[in-house]
Amino acid sequence: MSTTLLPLEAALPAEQTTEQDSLVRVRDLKVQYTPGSGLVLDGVDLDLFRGETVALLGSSGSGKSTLMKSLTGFAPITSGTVQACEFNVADLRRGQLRRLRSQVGQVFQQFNLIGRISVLTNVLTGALHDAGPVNLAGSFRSSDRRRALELLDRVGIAHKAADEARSLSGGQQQRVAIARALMQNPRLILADEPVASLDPRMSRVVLELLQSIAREENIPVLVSLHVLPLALGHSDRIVGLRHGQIIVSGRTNDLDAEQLAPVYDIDDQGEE
Ligand SMILES: Nc1ncnc2c1ncn2[C@@H]1O[C@H](COP(=O)(O)OP(=O)(O)OP(=O)(O)O)[C@@H](O)[C@H]1O
Repeated sequence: MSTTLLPLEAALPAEQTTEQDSLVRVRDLKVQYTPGSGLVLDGVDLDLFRGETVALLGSSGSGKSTLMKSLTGFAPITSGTVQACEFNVADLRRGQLRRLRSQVGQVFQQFNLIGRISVLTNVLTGALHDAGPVNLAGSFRSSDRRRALELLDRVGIAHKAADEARSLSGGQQQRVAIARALMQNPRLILADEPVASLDPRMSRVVLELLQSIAREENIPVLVSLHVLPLALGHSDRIVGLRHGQIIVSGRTNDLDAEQLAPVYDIDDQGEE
């Protein structure tokens, strides 16, 4: 099996190589969910820099979600270090974990909206991330409402603000979820297979939106994807996982489908 690992300096524009720009720094991360079971992540190194979109590729079970979860303390850090938004994730107590998570916008395959409330209120819940239990029928500050409307405008669906979230198409719901994540003023966005339920056209719309947000907000976006052409078309860097190890890593412009093929090769269990 061939591997393609470009040195990090070669994989980044010169202005992005300083440590202070790194919002996420993972070193030799090993994750094992239960004692005696195999390693789900086995010696992973990862840096995420401001303004860049990094596509995380890998077959089902390769460890993509686990790597994302480890950045916010939702996966056990068996050994190695994970730093995110200046937090040392393995050492965090509950209150600090909540603070970290309030700084990380998350986007999921299934959108995770509250279907029976309005699109606008769904976006407003992003402002409550650190607020503890809340009554959604309660009033929001008018400045928050203005901001939520601006964000809906930014993702192209301000005209749906008053509609129930469940009445929207999948692509529209994912854009609401992105607006909700932006409502947190995130320092980092993690998008776990955000287009897996969308058609090809809407997948491109959503990925273009995420990439433009990364640039305009100057924050890193880590997005896991299954479709190679989408990763090649909508990322600045690509990281390919296989059986919990990074086997390909480099600038998207320097990679092609052939170099990325080992990420999806048929494995010995014949899973892919
Ligand atoms: N909470 C858990 N407890 C035990 N094992 C887990 C847990 N979560 C994930 N795993 C295992 O870890 C491995 C990697 O799973 P993970 O969800 O990270 O992969 P993935 O690359 O995101 O897959 P997919 O593309 O299917 O979402 C799998 O073998 C999975 O069964």
